[in-house]
Amino acid sequence: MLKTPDHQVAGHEAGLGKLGPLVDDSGRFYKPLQGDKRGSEEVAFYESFSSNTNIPEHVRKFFPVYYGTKVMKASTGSDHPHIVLKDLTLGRPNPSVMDIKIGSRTWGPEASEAYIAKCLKKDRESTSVPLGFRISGLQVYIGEESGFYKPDRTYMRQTGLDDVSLILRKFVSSNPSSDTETGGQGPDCSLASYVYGGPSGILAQLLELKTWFEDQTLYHFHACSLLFMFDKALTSEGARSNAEVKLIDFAHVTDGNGVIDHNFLGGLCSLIKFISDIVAEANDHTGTNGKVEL
Ligand SMILES: O=P(O)(O)O[C@@H]1[C@@H](OP(=O)(O)O)[C@H](OP(=O)(O)O)[C@H](O)[C@H](OP(=O)(O)O)[C@H]1OP(=O)(O)O
Ligand SMILES: Nc1ncnc2c1ncn2[C@@H]1O[C@H](COP(=O)(O)OP(=O)(O)O)[C@@H](O)[C@H]1O
Repeated sequence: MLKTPDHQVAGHEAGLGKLGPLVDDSGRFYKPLQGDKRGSEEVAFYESFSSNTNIPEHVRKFFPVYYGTKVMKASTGSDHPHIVLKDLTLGRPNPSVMDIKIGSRTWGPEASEAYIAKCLKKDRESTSVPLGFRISGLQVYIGEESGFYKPDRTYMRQTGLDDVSLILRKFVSSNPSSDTETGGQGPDCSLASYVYGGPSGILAQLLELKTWFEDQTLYHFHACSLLFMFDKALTSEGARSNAEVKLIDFAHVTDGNGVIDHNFLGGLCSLIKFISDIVAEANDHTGTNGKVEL
């Protein structure tokens, strides 16, 4: 049965008469093609990427599995083409999820003046310009009783430079809603070593992705996001981290034309610095050396 996803944290959402993604019981995620050329460009990217023999196998794991397109009843009730992907939250009953839009510039070279003006405003008013990324949305699972900590869009849009480290810390804390400003202790970062650190944690995955971006000139990933996911209930002492990084949203990807995607790479490096600082701090507390073996 089709339904709206329980764990969407950003982007266009299904609403009254509004197109948004749907999921089914078999673990597929259906993203409606946007009416303008964004939809067809995202399909073109998935088609190109799926058949591109120059993509190393270890890089493919960072991209959602693509099953093609399908015309089906949309969230609005009428027939509409959808991109069919694997639901990335599958297998994680209570996923903590964070969407981070990478790049200080979020439009592609062919964008209209009006679209550039709209994006530039958002990039300037958010942390995209100064940091090369912005956190678009997140949810953190606290527990059975409290459910999820999920700040709304208005809160996310107002977050600035001073909030980035705090939000990245909330994502790996058992008390994400605790704020020092309101007299709380602040997020405890209790899962930082497990989720961000270690040989298979998010930092190691980001470094692996960075190695590819330092070399790849096939695509330019304008306005793409990194999706971080883990399930706290699946964590256990000494076990491999179940944290995962995926790239999503390819509506503005263009041909790299033999040029490094410095807009994405710059943002990725900047994000890596923030995450490394949190891992180092967590390791200081636990007495480990903070080094990530690759
Ligand atoms: O419509 P808005 O203002 O919510 O903007 C959308 C963005 O939301 P934001 O304002 O950054 O929270 C939205 O950003 P997120 O996916 O939420 O990070 C997208 O940038 C979306 O554009 P596209 O589907 O990638 O082409 C943006 O959609 P368009 O306005 O470009 O259709
Ligand atoms: N394959 C997927 N599986 C599960 N959730 C997804 C998947 N792709 C996207 N999402 C969720 O949907 C949100 C919006 O996706 P995105 O592709 O960025 O859409 P938009 O183009 O509307 O911004 C993401 O923040 C994430 O929460």
